[in-house]
Amino acid sequence: MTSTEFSTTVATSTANSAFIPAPATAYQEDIARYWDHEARPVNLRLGDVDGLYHHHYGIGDIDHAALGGAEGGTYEKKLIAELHRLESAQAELLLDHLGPVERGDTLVDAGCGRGGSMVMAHQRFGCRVEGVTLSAKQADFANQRARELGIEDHVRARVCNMLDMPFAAGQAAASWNNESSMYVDLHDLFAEHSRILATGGRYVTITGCWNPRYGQPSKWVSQINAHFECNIHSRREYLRAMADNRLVPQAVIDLTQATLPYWELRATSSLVTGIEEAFISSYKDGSFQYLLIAADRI
Ligand SMILES: C[S@@+](CC[C@H](N)C(=O)[O-])C[C@H]1O[C@@H](n2cnc3c(N)ncnc32)[C@H](O)[C@@H]1O
Ligand SMILES: CC(C)=CCC/C(C)=C/COP(=O)(O)OP(=O)(O)O
Ligand SMILES: [Mg+2]
Repeated sequence: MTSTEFSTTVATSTANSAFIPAPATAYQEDIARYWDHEARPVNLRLGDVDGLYHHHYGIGDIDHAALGGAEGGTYEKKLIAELHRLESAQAELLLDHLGPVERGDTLVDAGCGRGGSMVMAHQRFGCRVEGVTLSAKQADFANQRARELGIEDHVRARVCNMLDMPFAAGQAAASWNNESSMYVDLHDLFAEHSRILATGGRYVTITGCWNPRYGQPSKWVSQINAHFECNIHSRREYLRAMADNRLVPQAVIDLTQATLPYWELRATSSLVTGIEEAFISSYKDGSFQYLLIAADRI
């Protein structure tokens, strides 16, 4: 399926949705509207490469051999495939940190977007993957992809607030936020993950956070917040809120250097959105960091 083909199916499945809970706050209503209307080519054209639709950024070195020798339209096609490869590599790294996952386990993707990471998790572990997003369009998109892949009995997205998820205490073997924690209060978020995770379960986040060493959020960080209507937290806030909610970090990996090649390549593409300079400048001046944190629920 391509993104264009999807637009007709969305209308049908949205109309068939049984129940969509009202957003908990006016802010969440704005965020739901934002993602319901999002259709940036940088996300849809990358997703069209192999049907994994991501709303996160990439990590790793550029494969110059994969780009080299091509010209004009061919080059742009290869560049899009390369950006997509780096975004999928980011999701693979997150999955690497979920610990041992059994086929009978349930994983939870909090803020699942169009579901790319959920599909990858199911394909790797064979387990059930439950996702929540504020956006009915995104949930429908993710469920449509799951149906097309024949994995709808294992992969499901729901319209739901991640601060109040429809899962029993201890139900999840592991859970994650992939670039979705900057939309919520971290104490509320980690309290909810701690509730749904089994004791000994694993929580992983990949996120952008401002660096306390810089002092306060830089102008670049403020620009990113305004661009996405989000509220980026500091690294200190993540660690404090985890400690307060029985989440003990086992790995804290600074991915800032690893994500810069993605941004520098993206800045040369026809799919730029205007936010590239803010990411590149803030990663380079040290005011912003791209982090993976993996924590055990004790
Ligand atoms: C940048 S996208 C990330 C999507 C996905 N994790 C990925 O890697 O492709 C942010 C996501 O967070 C979701 N989100 C933001 N606030 C939320 C909330 N309170 N409850 C559920 N989802 C939320 C949005 O609906 C959106 O799907
Ligand atoms: C690291 C930080 C601060 C992330 C903020 C959350 C966010 C909007 C992620 C990317 O979404 P996207 O893939 O829809 O964005 P874009 O259109 O820029 O690719
Ligand atoms: Mg994107």
